[in-house]
Amino acid sequence: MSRPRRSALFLPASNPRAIAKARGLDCDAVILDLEDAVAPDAKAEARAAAVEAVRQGDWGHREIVVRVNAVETEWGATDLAALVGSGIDAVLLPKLSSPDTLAQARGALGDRPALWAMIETPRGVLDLPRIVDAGQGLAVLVAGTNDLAKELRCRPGPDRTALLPALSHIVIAGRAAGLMVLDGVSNVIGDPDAVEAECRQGRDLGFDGKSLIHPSQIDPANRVFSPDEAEVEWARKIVAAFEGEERGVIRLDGQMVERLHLADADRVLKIHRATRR
Ligand SMILES: CC(C)(COP(=O)(O)OP(=O)(O)OC[C@H]1O[C@@H](n2cnc3c(N)ncnc32)[C@H](O)[C@@H]1OP(=O)(O)O)[C@@H](O)C(=O)NCCC(=O)NCCSC(=O)C[C@H](O)C(=O)O
Ligand SMILES: [Mg+2]
Repeated sequence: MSRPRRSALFLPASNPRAIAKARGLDCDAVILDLEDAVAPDAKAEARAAAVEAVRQGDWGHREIVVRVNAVETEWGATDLAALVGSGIDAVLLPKLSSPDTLAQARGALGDRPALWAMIETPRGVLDLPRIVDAGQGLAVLVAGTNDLAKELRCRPGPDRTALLPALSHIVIAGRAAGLMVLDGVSNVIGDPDAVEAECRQGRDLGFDGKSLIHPSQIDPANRVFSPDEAEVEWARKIVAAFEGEERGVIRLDGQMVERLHLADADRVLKIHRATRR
């Protein structure tokens, strides 16, 4: 398993207070945004601040990612050029709609860093099979639920019913290619129960974690996307039951358990070990 990505916190790279705050927050990834959270006349300043924040380091266990402006925009090429050799863990490409854009970004960046892609346009959703098969160091898909709702002209509401087909499609495509998949943001601040409910929905759809916009959303995301005590105990039981066992299927606590469950138990225990801090 790659590193845990239960909580990926966006912040505008133009906000120095948020950058300072993020160094002390318990999120798994920090995404310095140069795109929609930054006004056009602050783009150059935000770009310079992001590069400086990466250079200064002190990010601890947190993965450090920069969301650039779309390659097709007037800022895209300059953003990518500024990040060459910067030492960031990944570049997040917004509104990714074609594998050609992945290749273009890779060409501009060289061998590193990894690429993450926001799937938030109808074309991006439809072309997911070609996008995930393109390689280019693509490691993570992130659902862009605000842009998707806008483009589809749908009304997701609190239960996000209108977005479920697209969200599931993102999970299916990501899993088919062995990528990690992160759910879109919740715009709700100050209602941890609502955020936790949305995290649970995302986890149950198959997402590995959630993208976030406020520090108060980190705890619910970390809690929901970590295996709970009962899951860890059950996983340990399965691993113990298969030790020295030659059969492919056994009966355990009144349930049928197969080796596919053993593989999943191994995954659960790996996440548990990686997220104990
Ligand atoms: C939404 C906000 C503008 C709210 O800001 P504010 O009202 O100032 O929040 P608070 O007063 O509650 O803040 C308390 C302290 O926490 C810090 N803070 C707030 N947000 C963050 C953050 N994201 N990261 C780090 N620190 C944060 C404040 O600075 C306060 O600190 P201090 O004063 O020292 O106590 C704001 O939360 C915000 O800007 N959020 C991120 C917005 C963003 O990045 N948006 C872009 C990504 S979302 C998106 O585009 C999704 C996708 O593309 C799609 O289409 O769906
Ligand atoms: Mg978006």
